[in-house]
Amino acid sequence: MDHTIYEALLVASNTSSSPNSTTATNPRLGANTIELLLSFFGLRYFTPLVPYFDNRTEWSILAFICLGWASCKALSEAYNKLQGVVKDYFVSTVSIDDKENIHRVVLSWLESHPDIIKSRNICAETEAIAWNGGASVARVQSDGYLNFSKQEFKAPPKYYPAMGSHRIWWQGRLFWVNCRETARQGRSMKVTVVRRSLAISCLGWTTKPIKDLILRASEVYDRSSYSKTSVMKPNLLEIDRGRRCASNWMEVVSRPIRRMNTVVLDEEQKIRILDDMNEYLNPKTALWYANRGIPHRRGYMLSGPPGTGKTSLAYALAGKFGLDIYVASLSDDHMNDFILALLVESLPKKCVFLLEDIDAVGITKQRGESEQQNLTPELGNNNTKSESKVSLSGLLNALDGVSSPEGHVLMMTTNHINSLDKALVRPGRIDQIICFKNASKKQARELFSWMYEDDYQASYHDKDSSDNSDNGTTPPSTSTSTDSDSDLETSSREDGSLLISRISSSSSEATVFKEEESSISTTTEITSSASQTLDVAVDDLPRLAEQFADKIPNNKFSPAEIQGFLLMVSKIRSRLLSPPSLSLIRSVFGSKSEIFLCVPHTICQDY
Ligand SMILES: Nc1ncnc2c1ncn2[C@@H]1O[C@H](COP(=O)(O)OP(=O)(O)OP(=O)(O)O)[C@@H](O)[C@H]1O
Repeated sequence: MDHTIYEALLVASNTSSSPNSTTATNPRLGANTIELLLSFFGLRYFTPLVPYFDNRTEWSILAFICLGWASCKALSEAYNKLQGVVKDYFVSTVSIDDKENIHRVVLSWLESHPDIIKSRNICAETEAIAWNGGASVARVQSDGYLNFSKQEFKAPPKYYPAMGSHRIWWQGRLFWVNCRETARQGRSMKVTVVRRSLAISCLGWTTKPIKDLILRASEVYDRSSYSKTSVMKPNLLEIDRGRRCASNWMEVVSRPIRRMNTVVLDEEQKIRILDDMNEYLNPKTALWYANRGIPHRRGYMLSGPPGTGKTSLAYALAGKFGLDIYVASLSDDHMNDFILALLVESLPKKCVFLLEDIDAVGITKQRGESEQQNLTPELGNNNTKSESKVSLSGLLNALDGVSSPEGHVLMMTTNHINSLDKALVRPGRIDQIICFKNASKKQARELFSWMYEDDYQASYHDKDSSDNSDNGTTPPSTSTSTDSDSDLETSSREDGSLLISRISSSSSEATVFKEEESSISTTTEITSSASQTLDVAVDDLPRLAEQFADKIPNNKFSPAEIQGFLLMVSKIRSRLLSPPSLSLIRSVFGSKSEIFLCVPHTICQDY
């Protein structure tokens, strides 16, 4: 086009410099002008017709251009109209907003669809979480230590469809998947809310094929995530020249379910909360609440000293009821009343919403006190981190205001329940307070037992017990999890006790590139220490646990401290002897456990 314009200008300048020249005497003038105008109007395809207009009058040239432009407009209008008609009458569409859980489900199904894999317009994402399906990739160095340098580049990336339109074939039918992103200005004008959505279309007068596709995606997702708990965190996006916003939630990890028996807590308390949640989550309960005009909400306050299992219980309960867990912290730098309300509003119907350490921020003040300063919706300013930008009234409104959703389970954790405002813990907001204490002897025994149970024996027992005690809340076992019975080998030991060991495990195997002296790596496989069978007869464990618990003073150490100690001992055990001997464990627990607990950080030096 530049060339054409240049030529036209040249001709025009020549023309103007010779006053005697006319269009008739310079036939290229008309042609060049037409070319210029055609380019200007985006009608370059008509330039081959230009010679036809040589020696014609400017009027006919102008008429031609107008005609061309009008016909193009008409064609494009007709095309749009036709497209609209086809869309309205012959195409069915289902749109899915990223607010909905199904968005994640369909997106994850699309990720593995062959047409998306082959697509020329996809996004890549690094996935380097060891338990998240992929094996961790490490090097064994010449001195025997593992090296995870640049493991994210070795782990295969995850691909998902990029923004725009994609075509996929499924069950002999063509579908169009349109990934869209819309941004809207938030109420505070400092926040831009980004929404992503999927629109799936297909030819036909019914959405049934699309519904079938979504159902299929759900089945696949259910099978792959049945034994996992998705952990969701606020999605903080850096957009709009450095301003941040929380538009939604994003899955940060899908981790193996934490089993209830791995949280040592008073059995009665455990059963009370399990029964209460089971009743609350029952669909009939929701109807009962609705009929009486009572908001269908349930709140639990988990209170106790640090390291006593509050967060662990929340995760275990989420796993038990097959719910995803949405974790937010009020002390987050970018959290304020508006963002909190936005996050709560976009919670799905059934989930666990965990607000951690609510006493750790300025929310403990009585209502009215210093609220004014908390109300400032400024983002990214330099306020001290410990001072929350969420006000108490903002928190209360978000939790049970008129627009707050219902059906989810709210859990809040605190180390200092007495310092909380009464309004926050009043019945209706908090329905049960679960108090955690430091470990009793009984809890120390339980901790010991599950810590030294072989991993797979534990999952075997848990599977048994969950099958018996799930009250029908657990879906039928369609799981493809690695806990499958076929992976377990049960054998009788010579002394008559039972030894259960794992014979293979894809999930716990780490692919290791052995670093040779020549720096050339060769691939070998190691089994992680977690899957090594402890050389302790199952029958011996209760007795050892009893001995261990005898050494632990009641309510002195938190379960976290005891767990830390036991982990230290495991480390020493695996370093000193291979395989670990029963006598070593006996000698460690029999003589030094109390000393170790008092000075846990010196354990390694002792050995
Ligand atoms: N009651 C318990 N049963 C089993 N493990 C526990 C228990 N309490 C603590 N632990 C272990 O200690 C660690 C810390 O536990 P957790 O985060 O649940 O404690 P917390 O009470 O939430 O602590 P904080 O108040 O500091 O957040 C975890 O690894 C967990 O496995």
